[in-house]
This record gives sequence, C-alpha cells and structure tokens, in this order.
Amino acid sequence: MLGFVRRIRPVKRYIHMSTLLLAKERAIAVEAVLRASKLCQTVFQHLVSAETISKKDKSPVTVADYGAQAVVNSILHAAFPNDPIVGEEDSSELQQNKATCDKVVDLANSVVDSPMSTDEILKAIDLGMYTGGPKGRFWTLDPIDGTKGFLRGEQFAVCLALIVDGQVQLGVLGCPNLPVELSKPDGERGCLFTAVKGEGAYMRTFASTEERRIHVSNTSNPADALFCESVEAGHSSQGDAAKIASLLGITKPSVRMDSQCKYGVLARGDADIYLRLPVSATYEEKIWDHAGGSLLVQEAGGQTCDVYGKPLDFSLGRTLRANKGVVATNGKIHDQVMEAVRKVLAEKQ
Ligand SMILES: Nc1ncnc2c1ncn2[C@@H]1O[C@H](COP(=O)(O)OS(=O)(=O)O)[C@@H](OP(=O)(O)O)[C@H]1O
Ligand SMILES: [Mg+2]
Ligand SMILES: [Mg+2]
Ligand SMILES: [Mg+2]
Repeated sequence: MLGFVRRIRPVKRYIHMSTLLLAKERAIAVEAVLRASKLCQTVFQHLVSAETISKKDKSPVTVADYGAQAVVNSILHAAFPNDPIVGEEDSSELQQNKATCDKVVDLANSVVDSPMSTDEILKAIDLGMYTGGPKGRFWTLDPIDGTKGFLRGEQFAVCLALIVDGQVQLGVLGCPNLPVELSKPDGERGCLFTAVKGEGAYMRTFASTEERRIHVSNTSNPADALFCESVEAGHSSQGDAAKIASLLGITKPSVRMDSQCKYGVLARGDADIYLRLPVSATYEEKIWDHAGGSLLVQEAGGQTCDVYGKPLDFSLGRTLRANKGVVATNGKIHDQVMEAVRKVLAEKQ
C-alpha cells in the first residue's frame, strides 16, 4: 500500500506543477488581451474611417491594430523576455506616418501601467517579426482579427496563442463586441475565451472575472446544424458553402461573422459548423487567424481540420502552408460535414 502511495505522489506533484506553470502564461495572456481589447474598444467607439491606411494587401489597418500589438507584445516581453512572437503587424508603414504614430503612442500608453516612448512602442510592435517553426515555444498574435468587421462596427477579436513545438497549448480570444448571448444582440457584449490544452475551454464576460466552462453543441443531425462563416462572400468560395449546406440538408441561413469570434460561438454551442473554404490556390492561411480559435473548439469538445481532413499544422512558419481552408465542427457531425466538403470539392476537379 505504502509503495503504491509512493509511486503516485510524484505524478500528482508533476500535474500540479505543470498546471501552475501554465497558469502564469494564461494569466499574463488574459491580462494582455484584456488591455488590448480595452484599447480597441476606445477606438471602436470613436471610429474615424479616415484613420485607416491601405496596406499593400489592401486590408485596412488602424491605429488600434498597431496599438494593440504594441500593448500585447510589451506585456508578453516583460513577463517572458525569451519568448519570440509571431505578430501580424510590423512598424514599417507606421514609421512613415508621424501623425498616426503619435496616435498609436497615446493610445497604447492609455492602457499600460508605465508609459512607453515612441521608440519603445515601435520596438514592441516589431517584436512580432519571428518566423515561427517546429521547435521551441513562441506566441502568435493577431492584434485585431476581423479588421473589416471592426471598421463596420461589427465583430472583431484580439487573438493570442502560445505554440510549443508546433502544438497550440494556450489560446485567448478577446471579443469586445460579441453579445454574451447571441440571441440577445441588445444585451451585454464583451466575451473573453480561454483554452489551455487538456484543461477545457472557458468563457467570461468583460464585466466579470467569473469563468464558466463552455462546450460545443449536441447537434447530431447535420440537417439541424447552424453554419457560421465569414462575412466576405469570397471566403465562401462562390456558392460552395451553400452547396455543402444543401447536401447536409441544412435550410437555416448561415450566421455570417468576421474574425475568430466564429470559433468562440462554435465553442460555446451557438453554432455547429465553421466552414472556411480555400479562396484561391495560392492563399495560405495565417497561423494567428486560427491558432487560439482551433484550440478553443477542440477543448470545448469539437473538431478542427482543413478541407482535406488534415490536422492544422502550426509548425511550418507564419502560415498554415500544408493546409487548405478550415473546417471546424461540434465533432458529432464532423464526418458528415467532411463527406459533403469532399463531394463539393471533387465536383470542381
Ligand atoms: N484572400 C484572403 N483569403 C482568406 N483569408 C484572408 C484573405 N485576406 C485576408 N484574409 C484573412 O482573413 C482574416 C479575417 O478573417 P474573417 O474570417 O474575419 O474573414 S472575413 O473578413 O469575414 O472575410 C483576416 O484577418 P485580419 O487581417 O486580422 O482581419 C486576414 O488574415
Ligand atoms: Mg490583416
Ligand atoms: Mg486576422
Ligand atoms: Mg489582424
């Protein structure tokens, strides 16, 4: 009996220690995402579309994008100085525009404890230039995912994830404009989703620190499923999503939403399928657009893969270059959804 106790004790201690270690990363990530979300909310509420700059890829980038990346990166760097960061933005264009740069500095300093100089802010943004890869640990940040949603006054998210040896271990999504209950759009808004690998998925509101465990839906008949997809028609790939829905017998209109908020609503059971079909042969999905959200769905009991059924591979650099598109479901209807995706994609060959 004593021998048995001796054998299990070290195991217990190991589990406890690993949870504690993860707890620091989780707490810092939550703090960073909440502060960046606060910054985004300030801009969101006083949005002036003239403040957007057109980047080469024509996606709108706002002062909030840069400010949020500066805030998250500086908080991460203070807590984990050796951790590299794969962030969406860099400061090259910002450095050419002093007026925007001054706004970013003021905005970032409005949510951090110790004010940073312009130079410190630019350096913090550029901490995000890591290339990613298969070894070691790094963070990946999308300071505002769904910039188009942000500019339209709809859904956007601050998305942060920790990747260790190619596996997503922690994901935190701040969704400042997401209704706490999707069916009550006039009710409270602001949701924070957190998932640690092996420890489940959680949601809290911005107004309260109380977390509740979340789970995907129980929908087991694909015909009853609710689809969630991007607002951009282009991401639905010329009616292919509609064909897939029709093969599954789905008659309900899809919920269209920008950003990784889609993973959040799937994880908490408000939708059953998130479909992201490949938009072009050459587009590679970015790791920061999927890392946190895909872990969240898995930890809530769902499944994620690409349109060919391959696991999302976060070990190949800044993009998911081995994958095409994304399919995320509540798990129960995953096989039927994948079968319909296969059929519709095969018709195109
Ligand atoms: N051509 C193309 N194909 C696929 N994906 C693209 C493409 N262009 C951009 N992006 C990325 O989509 C991110 C926004 O995803 P959403 O799901 O919010 O899309 S949508 O805006 O509702 O269409 C968006 O993230 P943000 O830039 O952070 O908003 C982009 O990384
Ligand atoms: Mg972008
Ligand atoms: Mg994005
Ligand atoms: Mg972004």
